[in-house]
Formats: sequence, structure tokens, C-alpha cells
Amino acid sequence: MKFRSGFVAIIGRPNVGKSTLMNQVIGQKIAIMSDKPQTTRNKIHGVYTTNGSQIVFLDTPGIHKRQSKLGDYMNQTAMSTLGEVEAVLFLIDAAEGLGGGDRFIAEQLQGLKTPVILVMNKIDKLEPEALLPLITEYSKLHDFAEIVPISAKVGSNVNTLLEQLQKYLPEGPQYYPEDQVTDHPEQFVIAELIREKILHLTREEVPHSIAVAIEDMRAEPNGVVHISAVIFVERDSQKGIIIGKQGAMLKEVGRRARTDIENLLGSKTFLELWVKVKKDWRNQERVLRDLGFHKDQ
Ligand SMILES: Nc1nc2c(ncn2[C@@H]2O[C@H](COP(=O)(O)OP(=O)(O)OP(=O)(O)O)[C@@H](O)[C@H]2O)c(=O)[nH]1
Repeated sequence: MKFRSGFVAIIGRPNVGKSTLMNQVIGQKIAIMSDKPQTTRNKIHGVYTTNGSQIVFLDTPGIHKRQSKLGDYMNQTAMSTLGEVEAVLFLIDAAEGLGGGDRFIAEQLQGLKTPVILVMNKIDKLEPEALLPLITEYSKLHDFAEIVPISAKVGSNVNTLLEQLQKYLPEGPQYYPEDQVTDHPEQFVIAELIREKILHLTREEVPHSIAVAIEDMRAEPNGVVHISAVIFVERDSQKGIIIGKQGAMLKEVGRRARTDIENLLGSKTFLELWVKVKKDWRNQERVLRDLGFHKDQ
């Protein structure tokens, strides 16, 4: 049997469970999960390899209505990906039902030749009898190639989804070694781990308008990895919240992030965190580029 391989894009509103699905498929914590929308901002390749096939997942940022220049970048990155992949997984939150956000995405899919699979996620939160009417409703949005209800969190029906996807894979090479699950540099994952801790710990007080940049990362001769990271916020008040009373919040962010980073790297880590205010960074194109967002990525 010939080897089959291909690229599959995951799209959907923020918070529908794209990262959770990616993690369920790959079985490792690479995409970052949070209860706050828009935590996934760069494309993360998750690679799923079996004996006869390989699927490279592109975890595209949430396609949503334009709000700022950052929103623009996210949309463009996502849309340009869709024409180049074997299939698109359009994830929706079945527990929330059909709303303006999903309709907006469906509109963007008009004219797209790539097969789109509607993945109805979070069915663990749904009464079984609610599923069929929901399928009927969503079917009107687009001519979907398949409709697959799943629970990414519990893992139900995820295997069926993977089996369905095999159909769309052409004969092709094994792009990545089978033990590789992501092609993102460790530094990106580390920055996202730090961001995740801040979002979790500060809850509603700090919006998702924070960015983390790894300034320096090197292994000391004794094997300890020294990492220096800067947390960018938009306002002095946000800086105060992240630092906390006598630095307590920043210390806790660092403690939790370090634990995860040590697990990721498999070595002892010294983590240094700085907080800087960059006013209105989300609307400054140059700053966006400095932080690694590119329109043509
Ligand atoms: N009950 C339930 N919760 C889920 C399921 N999948 C995801 N969630 C939860 O939904 C929230 C958002 O999940 P994420 O995977 O971060 O969502 P996302 O689409 O990657 O979000 P962005 O990165 O903002 O685009 C988390 O709290 C998940 O635990 C599911 O199948 N069932």
C-alpha cells in the first residue's frame, strides 16, 4: 500500500475547542488551551502519523470579525491557508449552537474548492435529541463534505474523524519524522506557556492583549536552561496586575510556567520574567512584525 499524506486546516470561532482537538489527536500538550478566546495566534503544526499515513494539521487562528490590525493578520493567515490544504475542519461549539460567528465563517468559505468537514464539538454538553435538528440547521450553511459530531475533551468520536480524514489524503511522502509532533520552535511553545499562566491567573483583569517574547535562552554548563522572557502589556495598570503585591503574581506565573517548561525541555530551568508596557501594540504593524506575526506566514 502506498503512503498517503496531506495538510488539514482547523478553523472555527475562538474557544470552540481547536487546541483541545489538536491535543487529543496528538496526545501531547502543544497547542495552548484557555477559557479565554484567541489564545492560539500562530499556526501550530500538529503531526499525526500512522503506519500508512501522515496528517499535518494547521491550527489556524480563530477567524472572526475584524477588530484591530492583529485581527487582520489572524484572518489573512487563516484564509490563505485554506486554499492550499487537502481538507478543512470547521469546528463549531454544538452546545452554543448556530450564531453570527459561525455564519460569518461560512460566508468566508463560499467558493472554496477544498472539502470542508463540519466538526460539531462539545457534544458531551448536549442532550442527544438536540443533535439532529442542529445538523439540519448547520447543513444549510455550506455544502459540507462530512458532518462529524465529537467531543474533543472526552475524546469521543475523534477516531472516526481521523478515519474520515484518511479519504482526503493523496499519495504522498512522510513530511515529518514520526516522533515529531510540532515544527514550532521550543521558544514559541515556551512563550505560549507563560501567556497561558498569566491568562489563567489574572482571569478577567488582563485582556488577551498581552504578548510574550523570549529574549534569551541558553543552556548553562551545568545543564540548567536560562530563559529570559518579556511580557508586553498595553497599560501601566495591567503591568501592576501582572506583577502583583510585592511581585507575588509574577512569581506565581513564573513558578507554574517553569514547571511546564521543565517538563517540556526535560531539564532544570531558570526563568526570568520582565513586564514592559508597549502602548497600543496591537495596532502597530512594526511591533507586530517584531513579535513574529507576518501577513504571508
Ligand atoms: N465540555 C467540553 N469542553 C470542551 C470541549 N473541547 C474544548 N472544550 C473547552 O473549551 C474551552 C476552549 O478550548 P480551546 O481548545 O482552548 O479552544 P480553541 O478553539 O483552541 O480557542 P482559541 O485558541 O481561542 O481559538 C476550554 O475550556 C476547553 O476545555 C469538549 O469537547 N467538551
